Amino acid sequence: MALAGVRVIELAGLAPAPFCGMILSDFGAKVIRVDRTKVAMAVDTLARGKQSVALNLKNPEGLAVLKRLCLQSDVVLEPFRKGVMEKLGLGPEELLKENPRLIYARLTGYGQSGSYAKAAGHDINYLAMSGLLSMLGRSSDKPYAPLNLVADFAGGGLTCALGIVLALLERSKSGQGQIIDASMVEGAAYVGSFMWKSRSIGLWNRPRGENMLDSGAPFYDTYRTADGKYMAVGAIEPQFYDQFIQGLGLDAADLPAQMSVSDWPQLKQTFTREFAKRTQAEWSRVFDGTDACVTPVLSLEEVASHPHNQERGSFLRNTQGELSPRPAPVLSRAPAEPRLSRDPFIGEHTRAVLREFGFQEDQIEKLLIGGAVECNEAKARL
Ligand SMILES: C[C@H](CCC[C@H](C)C(=O)SCCNC(=O)CCNC(=O)[C@H](O)C(C)(C)COP(=O)(O)OP(=O)(O)OC[C@H]1O[C@@H](n2cnc3c(N)ncnc32)[C@H](O)[C@@H]1OP(=O)(O)O)[C@H]1CC[C@H]2[C@@H]3[C@H](O)C[C@@H]4C[C@H](O)CC[C@]4(C)[C@H]3C[C@H](O)[C@]12C
Repeated sequence: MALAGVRVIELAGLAPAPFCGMILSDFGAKVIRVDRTKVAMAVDTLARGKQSVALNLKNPEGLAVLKRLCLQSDVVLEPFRKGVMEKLGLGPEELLKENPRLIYARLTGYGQSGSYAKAAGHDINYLAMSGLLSMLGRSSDKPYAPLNLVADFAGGGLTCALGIVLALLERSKSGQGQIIDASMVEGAAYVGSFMWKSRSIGLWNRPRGENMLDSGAPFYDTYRTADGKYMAVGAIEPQFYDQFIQGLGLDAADLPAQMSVSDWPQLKQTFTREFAKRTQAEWSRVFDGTDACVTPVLSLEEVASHPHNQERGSFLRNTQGELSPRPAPVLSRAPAEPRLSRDPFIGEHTRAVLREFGFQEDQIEKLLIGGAVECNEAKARL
């Protein structure tokens, strides 16, 4: 796998950093998640392939353990508010001084500088600050965040993983580590570059929800079918639009021109009426095998069994029977090999990891007794 041999210390966080860690793990890195002690249940549902060590960072011995793990690793991934790691004495200056090859990734909402740097926030706040949220939503409705996909995951976890891979690549030439300042505001904005840069061609001249790609256009929207399901239409180019109109059983000569914006509301009504006449399965049979760019809106229960996804094996089931997307993209020689075993219990690998990092048995026992670390091997064996 592409990242085999890379050792990552991931400080447990909420959503973006766990996703970043899971990407690295899926592609072969050894990812050790540092959890708190005395926690009943992990909130990291993106823990595929990770190991868990439970350390009490408010205990000097626990802190020393973390420092040792970081100094013997390639990457540290931290999801805390600016200044937390420095307060613990584990800021990048300290660690890079002792391990100059270390890649120190800091995944935050607002970045390491600026007046918001220390403020709490979540995806919706970062999305708002990126400018993108103002663009999202239906006509005459308030801005609407598409789950926490854009800032937390695309602009946060994924962008941070890119930064880490770039830094690893650069290190293979320079021998030097570096600090990654991954701000979800900036990551989200960057993911939105197309929106920014396509303003010059007038793609976003109209109010929210009234442009071609934000559900304003009748040929780029979803439609309800007779069985209460939906079809997605993305028939932008004229040759594909023609096939779409044909599939609906309409005659283009009876309709206004595709790009006549003032006629879009009327066209939407026509398409809405037509789609309501058949079920989703019936419409899928009409459009499958054409270039009309019309597809069923599949539920999470339906995606894995759709023939196309099934043929490619796009979703995988772990040993617990849970279904999830397989890692993307697919590399031809060194593809991801996601683990199918269950997620780790908190502290399941404390002892094994400490041994691997050179701690002696008597030292481990002392750390356990002193409450600096916690071990849950027994729970894992039940
Ligand atoms: C599913 C829900 C998640 C939703 C995601 C949401 C939409 C997001 O947008 S996530 C993105 C959040 N933002 C960031 O990550 C940006 C960077 N980080 C921050 O800005 C902050 O960390 C923060 C704002 C997110 C949190 O601030 P906080 O003040 O809490 O923390 P920090 O200032 O960073 O400091 C951390 C302190 O902790 C100390 N620490 C760290 N590790 C250790 C350790 N090992 N030992 C000791 N101490 C440690 C560190 O030293 C700092 O200390 P100081 O302050 O003294 O410096 C989920 C959201 C909530 C979940 C639910 C909830 O948890 C309750 C239940 C729990 C149960 O177990 C499971 C069910 C829950 C209902 C649970 C369910 C879901 O998981 C959630 C709903």
